[in-house]
Amino acid sequence: MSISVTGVSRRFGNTTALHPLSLEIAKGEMVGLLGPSGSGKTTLLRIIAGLETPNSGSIHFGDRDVTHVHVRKRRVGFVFQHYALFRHMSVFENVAFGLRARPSSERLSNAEIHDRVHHLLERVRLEALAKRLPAQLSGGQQQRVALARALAVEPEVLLLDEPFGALDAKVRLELRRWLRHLHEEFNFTSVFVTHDQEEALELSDRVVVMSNGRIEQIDTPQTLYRAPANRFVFSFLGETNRFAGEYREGRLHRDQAWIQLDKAGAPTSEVLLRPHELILTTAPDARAHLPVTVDAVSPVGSDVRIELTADWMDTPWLASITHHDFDRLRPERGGAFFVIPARWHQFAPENA
Ligand SMILES: Nc1ncnc2c1ncn2[C@@H]1O[C@H](COP(=O)(O)OP(=O)(O)OP(=O)(O)O)[C@@H](O)[C@H]1O
Repeated sequence: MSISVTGVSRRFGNTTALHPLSLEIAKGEMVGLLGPSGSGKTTLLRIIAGLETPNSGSIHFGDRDVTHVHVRKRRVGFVFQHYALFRHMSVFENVAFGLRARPSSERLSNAEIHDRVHHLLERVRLEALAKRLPAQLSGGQQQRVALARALAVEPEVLLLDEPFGALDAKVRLELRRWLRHLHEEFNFTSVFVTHDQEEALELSDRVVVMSNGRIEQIDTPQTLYRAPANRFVFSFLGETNRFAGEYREGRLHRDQAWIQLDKAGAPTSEVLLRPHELILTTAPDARAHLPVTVDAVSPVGSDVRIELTADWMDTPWLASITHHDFDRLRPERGGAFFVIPARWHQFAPENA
């Protein structure tokens, strides 16, 4: 089921939660709504769900105009951050609930309900826990029940609001992979809200980046990361180092520090750099003169993260180098190095 959002806006008193915006979601697509707190993600999701009415615009599911259709008649499945499982019902009964609540003309037989619920519980690897009550499950298990319950009624659209927000990092990662698999198996169209960049980039076919009630960019994770539309998207999608200075003949200067920019490029007073785009060296070269001091070293994970300070910086920089380079350079707190930018990014001031 495709979803079309056309010219949708929403105000709450004096607050404009959504400026008029449009969005096309293809059948079977998984789309993440990503943005800082207050950017309008939940409002947009709730309008798609039918839990909130827009002040203008329309929502279509396929050819069907659902703008004024009640939430119960939209055939959407929901999963929210705070598992709304029925506490007095077993896992099995929670998943079966939507099937039993159907009007009698559409209701499945007990045997059919039994089969479907067991199939779903098997898919979420909770079959052994079918008789337990929600209170006897971990948070991650409860959220898997919530997903199974949402999928039991075979919704064409699944909407998720920060579904893994309350879980610890490792469980989140597991559930993400698992949601992706279910999505491929059941082929529903899904929209989920998150403020976690990694989650959005890992799960989504396309990501909608929002700020202040507007859509900043809609693209595949790869395009978003490689070709951000503006400074906001670039900064929001990952850690950012900033070099601000005065442009003179192809170079950006700040005190004794400078970066050589493309001579053919537009003059700018600011460039942004990702941590993995910084090369740490013991001597400057023709590309840059950026003396730095090591402030902290964290050799945890696949790369080594190094905090750098210098008088010419507004805020400390973060470099991310390979363990191989770390072993070669042996940077320690207080050590003096130079940074060479392998790449940098500049954005037009109107996008700042
Ligand atoms: N029921 C409401 N009454 C008044 N203002 C609201 C209401 N719901 C949302 N807002 C306002 O609308 C704006 C967008 O809120 P929304 O919840 O959609 O943002 P969000 O991006 O989902 O944020 P978060 O990540 O914090 O949930 C905010 O300024 C919020 O305060």
